[in-house]
Amino acid sequence: MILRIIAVGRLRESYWQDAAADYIRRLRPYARLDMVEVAISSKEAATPGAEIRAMEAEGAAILDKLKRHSGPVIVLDRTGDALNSQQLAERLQDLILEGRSEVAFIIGGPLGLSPAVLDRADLLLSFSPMTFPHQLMRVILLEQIYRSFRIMHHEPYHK
Ligand SMILES: C[S@@+](CC[C@H](N)C(=O)[O-])C[C@H]1O[C@@H](n2cnc3c(N)ncnc32)[C@H](O)[C@@H]1O
Repeated sequence: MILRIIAVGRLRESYWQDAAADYIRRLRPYARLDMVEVAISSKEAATPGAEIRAMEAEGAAILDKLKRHSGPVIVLDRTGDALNSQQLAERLQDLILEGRSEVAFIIGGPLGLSPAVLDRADLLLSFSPMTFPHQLMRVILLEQIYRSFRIMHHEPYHK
């Protein structure tokens, strides 16, 4: 399966890079990971609507990356559906059994995601009602995907 993570912004600090690299390495036996980064849009200083225009530009760039994607799209959003780890593993397992070969996960940047991206979602996935910074969210997502594959393969992992 190809796991495509489309994220706004990059991992700037080395500790986030190290944490992400560790889960990407651990995922290697289970799936191919395609990490796609979209640049954070610079907003014109303090002009009315600047943040909305910047968020829409990021959204358009995300949708452009999805043109080459043929599977379901899971958008990370604080207000979405909450799944436990077992349920996420079951969703991914179901996609594999249905013969779906690609799944995309979308993570917004500091401005969040545009309505156009939220509308494109097959599933809005919440990790809690709290807001996490985008770099940490990427690491949490990688860990939960790794956990899902360990669950699917009935392999031991931390409880
Ligand atoms: C810093 S947050 C964006 C904050 C923005 N003000 C908003 O309310 O959407 C960056 C991205 O991380 C993801 N994210 C943050 N917290 C989340 C949560 N609890 N569940 C799911 N995704 C989350 C979302 O994709 C979000 O667009």
